[in-house]
Amino acid sequence: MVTTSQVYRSTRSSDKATKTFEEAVIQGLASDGGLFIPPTIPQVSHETLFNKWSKLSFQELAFEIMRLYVDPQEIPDADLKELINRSYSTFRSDEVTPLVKNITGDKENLHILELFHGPTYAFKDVALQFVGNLFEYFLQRTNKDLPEGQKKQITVVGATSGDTGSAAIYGLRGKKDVSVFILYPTGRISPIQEEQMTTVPDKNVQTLSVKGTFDNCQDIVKAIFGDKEFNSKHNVGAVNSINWARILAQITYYFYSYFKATNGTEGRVKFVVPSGNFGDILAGFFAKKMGLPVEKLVIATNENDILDRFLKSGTYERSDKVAVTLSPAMDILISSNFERLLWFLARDYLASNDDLKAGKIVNDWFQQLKTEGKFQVDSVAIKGALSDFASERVSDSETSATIKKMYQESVNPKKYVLDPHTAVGVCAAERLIAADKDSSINYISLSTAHPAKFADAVNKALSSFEGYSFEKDVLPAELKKLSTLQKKLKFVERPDVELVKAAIEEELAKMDL
Ligand SMILES: Cc1ncc(COP(=O)(O)O)c(C=O)c1O
Ligand SMILES: N[C@@H](CCOP(=O)(O)O)C(=O)O
Repeated sequence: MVTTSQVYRSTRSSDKATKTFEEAVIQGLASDGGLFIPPTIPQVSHETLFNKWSKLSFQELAFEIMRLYVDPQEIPDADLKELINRSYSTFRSDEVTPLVKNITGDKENLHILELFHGPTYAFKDVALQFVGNLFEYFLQRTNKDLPEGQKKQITVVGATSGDTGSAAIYGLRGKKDVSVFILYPTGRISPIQEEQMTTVPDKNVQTLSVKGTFDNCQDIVKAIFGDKEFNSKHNVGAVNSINWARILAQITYYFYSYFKATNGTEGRVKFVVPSGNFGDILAGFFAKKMGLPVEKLVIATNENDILDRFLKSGTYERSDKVAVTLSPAMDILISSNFERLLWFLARDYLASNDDLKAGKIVNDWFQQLKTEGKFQVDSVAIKGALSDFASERVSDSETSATIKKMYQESVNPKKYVLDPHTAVGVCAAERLIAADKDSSINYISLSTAHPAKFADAVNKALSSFEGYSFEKDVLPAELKKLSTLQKKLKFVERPDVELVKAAIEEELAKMDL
């Protein structure tokens, strides 16, 4: 029988109706502009956690977690296992997301969770390898008995500040009946990120370089989802973390790394997560609410600090201008996924546990954000948020200093090179370590990208060290060869939804899928 954690509803809906997992994944964004959430978070007992789950491989753990959120009638056990195993067979590490323990020796308990061992060297692969296979699975099933010409095709439209784009492209390249359009802000992603996206020759892939910011691209994607005519003509699909399947697939590594850090027993753990769109840390929130005894989830932001300001003031307020930082994938004004957390805060603290009332509250907040550029959340809900979260804001100079410090002081392994996003997290973790002064706490800092993707920031911090060589010590051969390949991209001269729609239709016609 389907459980209440296996059905989905929109964060903005006051309607009783729910969706299946497949509907939530294929639709991506709800028609009222909200995001899909499972209103009930499944609970895992202490006994299951520490006597069973702590002994599982990454893939086995992923299965146990996903099973709780996906009705077996929708995806039977054998199929789900096959999807998971296939998705993680492309990773360079058998552990999928290995934990580098005690990077600075055993006095700090600082552990780095390396999430970048997938095909595009970023944490997004953990979810997008799975999401790509999931789209294919659902489409094959839908299309099985349909004649050619009537088969359903999905047009994936995504926005990227650098990493989602290539991970989505690598997750979906060559897949039948799916085309992929990725919008990125011209000149605001690193050269390697651009090469990763634009050198994929598959005919179902097209990048759109948009003159504007990441938020412009994200707004255009949301507007396209809200365009009923375009959407029903092209079946628009989402690969951004607005798609619930992205969050689902990321929950696994919170459990997996917790067990690695504590050797499978219950221990004191704080996770520190470099945050932008709030997708990664939201997966940690689900893990915590499922029963993983995490002490705190620490949001680490760069100078684009809407999340840090919110936790400190209770006001969710869009800044006027995005700051260009050394951690560009987090140069985001509005954290789209934060809406999911707001729904749980509204439901648990302001709506007496009523799902429908929570939808109304969230809807009102987002209408206010649209008209007034901000909204205020009651202090009871903020107090609730602070029982799970803390936040730290990290400047560019601190990011650079942290890359240097880790290179000089890491002992296990020595000369460890951080990417600038990971450095934002590590800087925040070191602040906590200094403030807590408590050697019983484990700090797991999420490493969200390989340093080779951000040559400028890494070289700026490390080029003065004798013997340091980016080419020799940092850059994998696989990424080195990208610069020799032919690029395929289309410029969009203004961040304008009509221009983007026209570009998509023009390219779709050429793809002839
Ligand atoms: C390298 C890197 N680190 C951190 C983040 C922030 O993650 P999230 O947007 O899930 O908060 C991103 C972008 O999403 C990223 O690409
Ligand atoms: N930092 C991201 C921005 C998009 O975030 P998403 O997690 O919602 O896809 C990127 O690298 O593209």
